[in-house]
Amino acid sequence: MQNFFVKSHGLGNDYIVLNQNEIGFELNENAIQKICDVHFGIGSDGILLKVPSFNANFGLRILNPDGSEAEKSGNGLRIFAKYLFDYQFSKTRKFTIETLGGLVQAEIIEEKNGKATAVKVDMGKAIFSSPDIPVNCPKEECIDEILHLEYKDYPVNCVSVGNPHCVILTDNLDEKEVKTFGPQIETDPFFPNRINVQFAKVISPTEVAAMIWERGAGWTLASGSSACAVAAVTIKKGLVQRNLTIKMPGGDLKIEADENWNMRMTGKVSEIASGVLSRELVSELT
Ligand SMILES: N[C@@H](CCC[C@H](N)C(=O)O)C(=O)O
Repeated sequence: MQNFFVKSHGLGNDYIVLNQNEIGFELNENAIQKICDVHFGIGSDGILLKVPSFNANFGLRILNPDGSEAEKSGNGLRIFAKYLFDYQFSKTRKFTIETLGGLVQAEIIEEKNGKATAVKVDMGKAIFSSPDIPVNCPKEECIDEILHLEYKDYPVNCVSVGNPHCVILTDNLDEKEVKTFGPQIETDPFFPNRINVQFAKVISPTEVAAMIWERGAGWTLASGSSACAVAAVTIKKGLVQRNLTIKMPGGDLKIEADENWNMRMTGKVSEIASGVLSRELVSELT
């Protein structure tokens, strides 16, 4: 169906799924910004575009609401896997998805009336090497390095799980602090491709609470790749076990990391709505 969309969320992190074969307009920066705008479009934390892949069962492009493109998204991958299963693009529960940030394996682990309700994703490896994240850090790994902002310094821990992340450990999670300093950290020249920012508080050896400022999206209720990043950093620092729960304002994600830093994420996913973009909206996009 022309211009068919599905809107879903993973723990309140919401995405609109579109199929490149079904859209009758160019999904450029202006179109992405408008569709993701809650007043002028549908409103979402980003767009997931189904594209062909030669290397995996399916291909996925992940577009942030500011029009930029992300390499990976954990909630986005679970939402996309649900879409592929629910709308019968995949007849099997296990399949591979190619993203800009690498190839992942997804598995539908719970379903109700033929609709996926929980998905497990093998997210790939956590990478700590500074040039690969990338971060302009003089050390090979950017762990406990001081980031100097205009009015504040933060010890930061950087990691890539396909997309770049900066984890700040704190004893006091404060939404106002995340919203004030998140945008400054995201765009600091220390991070050549900008960065996703997490403030994280270790609660116990199996639980970490986190608040997130996403690159290209801002404050979100949850983020799957951020949860993997928080897990990777807190495991590396010996603060938690390799199997843990990351608690975010929108809900919890289970994360596992093996000895080689392969990250696995498991969590819920729900559809909100489906429909067709109106002719009026599409005419404003082109
Ligand atoms: N919400 C996502 C992350 C989306 C991409 C991010 N904004 C970026 O630019 O890297 C998740 O669940 O991982």
